[in-house]
Amino acid sequence: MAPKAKIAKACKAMKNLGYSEKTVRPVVKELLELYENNWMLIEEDNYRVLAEAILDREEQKARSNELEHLNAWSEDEAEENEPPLKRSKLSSQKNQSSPSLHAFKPNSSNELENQPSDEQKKDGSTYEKHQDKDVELKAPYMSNYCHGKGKTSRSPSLVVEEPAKEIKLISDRGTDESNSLMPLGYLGNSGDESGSCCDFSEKRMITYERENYTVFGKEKGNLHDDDLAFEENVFDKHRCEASAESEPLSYDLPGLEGPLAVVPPDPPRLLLEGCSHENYSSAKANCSIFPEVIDLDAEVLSPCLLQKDACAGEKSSDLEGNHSESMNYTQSEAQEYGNVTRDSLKLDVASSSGGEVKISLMVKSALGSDFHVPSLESVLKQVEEQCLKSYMIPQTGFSMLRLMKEVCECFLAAGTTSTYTEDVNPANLVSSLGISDSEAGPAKGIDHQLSVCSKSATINMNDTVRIQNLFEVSPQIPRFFGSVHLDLSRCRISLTMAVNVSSEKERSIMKLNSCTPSSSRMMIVQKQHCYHYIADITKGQEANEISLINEINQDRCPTFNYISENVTYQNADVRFFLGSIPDENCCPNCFGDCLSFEIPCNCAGKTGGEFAYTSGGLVKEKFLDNFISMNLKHAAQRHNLFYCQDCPLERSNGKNLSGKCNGHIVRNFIKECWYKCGCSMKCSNRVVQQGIKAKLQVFMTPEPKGWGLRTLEDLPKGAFICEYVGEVVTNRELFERNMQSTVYRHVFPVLLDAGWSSGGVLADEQALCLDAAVYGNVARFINHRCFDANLVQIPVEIETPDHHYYHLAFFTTRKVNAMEELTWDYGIDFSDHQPAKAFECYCASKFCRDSKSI
Ligand SMILES: C[S@@+](CC[C@H](N)C(=O)[O-])C[C@H]1O[C@@H](n2cnc3c(N)ncnc32)[C@H](O)[C@@H]1O
Repeated sequence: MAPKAKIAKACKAMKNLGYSEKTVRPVVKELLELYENNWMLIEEDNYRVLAEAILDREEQKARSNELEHLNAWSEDEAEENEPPLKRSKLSSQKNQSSPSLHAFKPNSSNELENQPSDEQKKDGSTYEKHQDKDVELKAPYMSNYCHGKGKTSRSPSLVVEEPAKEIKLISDRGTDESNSLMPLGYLGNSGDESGSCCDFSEKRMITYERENYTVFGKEKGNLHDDDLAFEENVFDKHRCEASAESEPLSYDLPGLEGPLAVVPPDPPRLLLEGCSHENYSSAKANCSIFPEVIDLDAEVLSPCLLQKDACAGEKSSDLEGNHSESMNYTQSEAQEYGNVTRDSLKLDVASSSGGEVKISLMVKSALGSDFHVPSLESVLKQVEEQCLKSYMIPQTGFSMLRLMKEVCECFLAAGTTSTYTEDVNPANLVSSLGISDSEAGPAKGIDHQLSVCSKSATINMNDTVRIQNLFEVSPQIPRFFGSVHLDLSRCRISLTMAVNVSSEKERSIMKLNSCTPSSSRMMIVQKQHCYHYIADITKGQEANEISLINEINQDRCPTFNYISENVTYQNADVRFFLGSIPDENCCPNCFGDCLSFEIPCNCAGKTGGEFAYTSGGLVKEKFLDNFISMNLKHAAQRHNLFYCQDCPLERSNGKNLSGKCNGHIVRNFIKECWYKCGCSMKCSNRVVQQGIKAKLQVFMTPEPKGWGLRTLEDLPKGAFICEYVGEVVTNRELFERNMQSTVYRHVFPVLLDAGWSSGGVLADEQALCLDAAVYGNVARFINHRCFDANLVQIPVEIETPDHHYYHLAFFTTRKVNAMEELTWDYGIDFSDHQPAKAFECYCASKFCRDSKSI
């Protein structure tokens, strides 16, 4: 491919992620230089490297803007406000490109920062080179320690108050869950050297922290790359020790400068941190820079609260004096938010090459001596109350767990949307998942699980224990891209609480209760999962696409030919002679909109002189209920049946070859003159003729029912879903087919039996059935449910009032929620008398008629 075409393709791919060509081109150019025109490296993994490079660049841009702003502040204001010692330091920093970058350097040299860590050296990724170009904008320290408006969030004096033993407690090591509970940059990939830009940053940070660790005389060997929390705290502690113990160190550690006195007591702190790992998606460092983070904050904790809190009480403890926002908030403002004063929020998003994605939210707190471990429920309740109070959220349906679930699902939706489609709106997706409607709980039919588990970890005297609250959003998520694919299919949020305990007494209590929080994290874990997906099984034959997905097992779409209208097989006689249609069944003279006539025309004769549909195309309740109760009666009491002498269905099944059959339902019909008939004896059921309008999806059911059909949107009662379409065959033909077939036919044949009641017993050549086994439409996937199915089958006249042949249409019996499986009652009695071979019923209805089924 010509380079131009390649560039155009890359731009197109990035457009899908929301990047304009203007943004993409220079990055492509840069990468081409870097890779010496090796396109393969750029194109790999669907332009992953390019996407990351763009993100990286955007981050840099945002950061430099931020830094400019901060520098301006530090020049204009900081000096005036700072004590002489600090002022002189700030003056000396003026020429540095980014004060915040140096905030955590162990000494004033740039050496460490500019030198890649061992990991980076091995890494060899684009980003190593890429970052080296703009090293001052890449420093991870900001992302980890400077929050809100670039604020350095850790006040040394704050940490000084923490006893050393607390610091150790934050280590995640020693528990089973260490990997899953790790902040995101640490997805158990310490041995993985193929990290990307953010990985790189993270490791730089770790390297740096190790340096600090060494500087302060601790054993490096005790630290692992994946022990961020531990290291951070160790680092904090030593920073603060340095600050507290040795004033001159503040020269070397400018970030540690700041008066010790103006620190609120025991403030729990939130750290906003962006870090990431390979396949990184949206790790962001600074909430003021990155809108995604702000958005998420807005959802979870409210940006204003975060930002204010992030700065609260730090006016004089500001480390660099270069974070202007922080100075806008006073202690009293901070107190406005109650006794929870936050320094920063830590939010990680990362994914591994194995397909795991984690988002973690960490809250740190220094605990008072009267602290007791609350139950997770009580915490959630309190947060809910707080949120309701603070943000005027309407009470209905609001819960923290729901909110977390929504974060989780939006994460999936946004990821799916941005990666694979241009036009799928996450909001739609979310709504199709049934979580954005007004109902309090998850929509019915969505397989959300909520499990709360308490993990009692082994407790060392210095360790933490976690209470973990998990829920999983199961993979009932419609897919928008095709074929067999690897994609995110599970999403799990865990809220983990681990508490630092300062006293022996508390620790003993914790031990007894098997729990001790020191930080809270919320994690979303997505696992990749192989599934089978077809975007449109109709191959364009229906107005809407109907997708098929199997996230349960390895079964693939059954082989059949999709048809949207019945086809007639060999002997089936469904020829219509207009002349044979009696006049009284039609209105040969009416034209225009029959529904507007004061006196309904003959077309409404069959439905008691009233049209069966509302003007919105729904079957009117009274008709619907009539059909429903008739079907119920049939299934329950076997009333209203027609008992044929020579039952084609039983014969087709190879049994009961003579004698009276077990009975078939006598059907009522909908004959409708639906808008503008002008029929001259060809009244049509236009609602049905217009075809499938609902958004449907074929899916593999988790029960042993095989495939099923579900709706992807909420449906009102009386809505037309689809026709049962298949081959119109005579009973004899069906019988012969069944005889020849060696395999069990999964598709239940439908007997078009209504004519029998009026015209007497038809010969095998005349009685008709619908067989959708080989040729059929989506209705062939609709499973059976005893009695309380959400669909009812109604025979509708379309071409002819000859009940020998009619169309079988499905309508909803009630409001159906998005993602609910659609079912109809096959009318099977599950006893041995059943004409067709009955299956073991897994309908799960409490009215299930199958005594064999549990
Ligand atoms: C019209 S097909 C429905 C689609 C079918 N599940 C499939 O995988 O193709 C009817 C067949 O589905 C299965 N089925 C339908 N409803 C069922 C139920 N409630 N319990 C168990 N199996 C069911 C039976 O095998 C039945 O013969």
